[in-house]
Amino acid sequence: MVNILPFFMGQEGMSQMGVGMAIAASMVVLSMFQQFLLTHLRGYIEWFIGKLFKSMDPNVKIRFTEDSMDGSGPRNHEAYSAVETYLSAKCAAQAPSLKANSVRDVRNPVLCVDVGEGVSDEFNGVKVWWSLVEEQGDSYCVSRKKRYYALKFPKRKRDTVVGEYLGHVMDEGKAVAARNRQLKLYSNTSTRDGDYWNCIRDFNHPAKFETLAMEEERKEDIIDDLIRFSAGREYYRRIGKPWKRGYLLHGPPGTGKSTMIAAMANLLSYDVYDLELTAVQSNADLKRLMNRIPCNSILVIEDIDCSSEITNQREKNNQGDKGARRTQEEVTLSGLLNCIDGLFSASDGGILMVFTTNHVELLDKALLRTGRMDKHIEMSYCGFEAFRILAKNYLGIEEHELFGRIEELFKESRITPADVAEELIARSGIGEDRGGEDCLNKLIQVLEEKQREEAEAEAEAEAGENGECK
Ligand SMILES: Nc1ncnc2c1ncn2[C@@H]1O[C@H](COP(=O)(O)OP(=O)(O)OP(=O)(O)O)[C@@H](O)[C@H]1O
Ligand SMILES: [Mg+2]
Repeated sequence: MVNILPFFMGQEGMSQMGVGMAIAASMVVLSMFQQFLLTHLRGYIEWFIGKLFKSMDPNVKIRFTEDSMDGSGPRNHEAYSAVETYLSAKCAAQAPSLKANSVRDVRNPVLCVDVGEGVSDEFNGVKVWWSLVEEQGDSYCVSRKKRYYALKFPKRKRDTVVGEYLGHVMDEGKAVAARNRQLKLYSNTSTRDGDYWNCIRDFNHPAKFETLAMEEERKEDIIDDLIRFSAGREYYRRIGKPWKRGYLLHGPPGTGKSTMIAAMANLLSYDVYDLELTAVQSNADLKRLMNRIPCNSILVIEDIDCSSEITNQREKNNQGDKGARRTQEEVTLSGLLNCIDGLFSASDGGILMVFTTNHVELLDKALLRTGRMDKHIEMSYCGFEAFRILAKNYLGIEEHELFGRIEELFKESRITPADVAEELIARSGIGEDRGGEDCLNKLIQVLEEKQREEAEAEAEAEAGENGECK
């Protein structure tokens, strides 16, 4: 291509234009350099100043981010949740502004510190400070805000905080979450494709050990045993046994066996797996069901003496009772025993098995032995101590002049806690409230009547025996 510019501008114009272009070019280069310095050098200077300040700061900060966008995976969220739950127990009394989060499968809303707010905590004499911080998302996702809990503590206490306090926060947070969890009730369902667990509903039974009518000493013993079991992860691991424990509750109807199971579930915050043995189609199905019970659960088999014909099956088989022999397709006692023995739980929670019966004498010895049924609890007729608990629950009465007479009557007559409760509740209902004293008088009448009936029955039996002798 021919250059025609010198023809129009002449040589002088050309040299002036060259100078101008050089100045313009150098200005562009200069401004680019300035830009470069501003962006890179400034960032570096800011980073350097930040570092300098940080090294002079006497505190250390640790972040617990809400999601795992930083690549640390789901465990990071677990830590964030544990911190949130731990703080929810701490902050209600402290933080001036709270937010209530409704969380799935959690009974009560979780109270958390609000963004920008903070709470202090103390552990082994070390004071730490927690705050919830919200930041704008990164350049890829500006609309998404990042949240994190910031923990600030003195640098010189790093060992205590990192070595002990953080573990305490995680454990306590998880324990609070477990306690707050909405419990569920499951039952087994049988289909053409096999048996499976079905979530029937939320488990909201109000029973508690405090309101269970039973001698205080026995109650304490059971609570102790349950708590030791639920906290026994290390123990079971050390002794090399699967983390499971079997309870047998036996006694007449209406003595509180089912009520105690509900109290156990509430105490431990365990879900309830209510196994209806008669609905299970085969040993294989039973095994499948048992293997699907997650840890931190109670497996319940109520009225085991009525649950198919497995009750005393071994003995019957030994005696050659053909009627007791089962076909391969049905649940057998040995099938059940194998399932109990093979029930292994995960390492982060135990499985409690609770069997109930009205007729312990009918049960096969193999089922009752330790390792399968570790603890046998007799639920019996109402004694005076148990009555006092019911009177307190139902009537709010702890002492009364009629208690002396009632105590005497309890020594001589057999009445279930369910029957006593019925007497007390029927008269303390709204609308027909006749006062506690009327209830106690009515109970005395019922007990006297029972005593008379029992005396008559005894006399009749005696007369019968004498007649036979003659
Ligand atoms: N020990 C108890 N403490 C408090 N309440 C009790 C007790 N026993 C029975 N009750 C009351 O009686 C009702 C029936 O009790 P529950 O169903 O627990 O008896 P059960 O022993 O399981 O009877 P069954 O053998 O017929 O299944 C309960 O709803 C509860 O109100
Ligand atoms: Mg029951």
